[in-house]
Amino acid sequence: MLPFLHLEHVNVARGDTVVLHDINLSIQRGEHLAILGPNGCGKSTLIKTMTCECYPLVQPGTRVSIFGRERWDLTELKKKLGVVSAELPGKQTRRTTGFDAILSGFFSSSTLWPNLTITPEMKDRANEVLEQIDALSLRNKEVGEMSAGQQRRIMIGRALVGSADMLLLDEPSNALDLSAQRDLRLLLQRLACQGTGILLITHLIADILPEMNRVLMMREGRIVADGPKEQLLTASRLSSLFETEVQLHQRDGFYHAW
Ligand SMILES: Nc1ncnc2c1ncn2[C@@H]1O[C@H](COP(=O)(O)OP(=O)(O)OP(=O)(O)O)[C@@H](O)[C@H]1O
Repeated sequence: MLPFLHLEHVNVARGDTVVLHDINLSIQRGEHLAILGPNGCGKSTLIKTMTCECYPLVQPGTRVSIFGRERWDLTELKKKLGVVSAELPGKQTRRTTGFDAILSGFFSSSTLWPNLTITPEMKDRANEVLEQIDALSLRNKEVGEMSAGQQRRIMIGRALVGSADMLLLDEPSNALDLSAQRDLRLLLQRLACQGTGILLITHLIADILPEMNRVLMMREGRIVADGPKEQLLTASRLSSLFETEVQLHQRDGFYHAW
């Protein structure tokens, strides 16, 4: 597999504080992996480093390579990376229809601004994505009038429309009810099986798909474990990561923690 990401000795600051310390990480294109760790340990900052929203401190030995390149035009990079979080890209997104919100993914914009040129090919692709994510019924509905689960589905479509090589999902099941969580899992599972790489940050262990065979654990800005899910997803590992007693149960390839 070709590399998606290669980080060597990466330190990242937010404000005046260094929040990621000596990160060494390689991820292949098409890989499926989950990142776990307590609140504030640096998971989102790590994703923002991958999307070049946060920059590593310039230090000897530091190396960042994304899709084999050390320098990127941000607009170009955003087309290759589909980022989905629990928040909408901007407040204008709420007044945008499902179809236009998906189209806006071509421009990494929060809505379809009037100056943007939409080609017939883009519309064809957006229709294809609407179908792929089972969201044809949301085509003409404004995002602000959708449920959280429907919004998340459209945001995944928006992330996929530019034929992203990797989906980066930051707590995508936040605020979703049980049925919407299940729908999201099924959608992600389908995408994973179709070959889309998925990197998932989550606090919900049940979000970790059977297709994800690699788990990364973070604490206080460091990667403290990186390896096969079967080895790392254990009650004792999770108890020590979250400093609380965790029980773990496995069923049909999914894990459930409480
Ligand atoms: N915009 C910001 N300005 C300054 N510090 C920030 C900013 N965003 C995050 N931080 C700090 O960076 C550290 C890592 O935060 P980050 O959001 O990456 O953690 P996280 O693991 O994603 O947390 P959570 O699980 O709560 O979402 C935290 O100490 C946080 O307070």
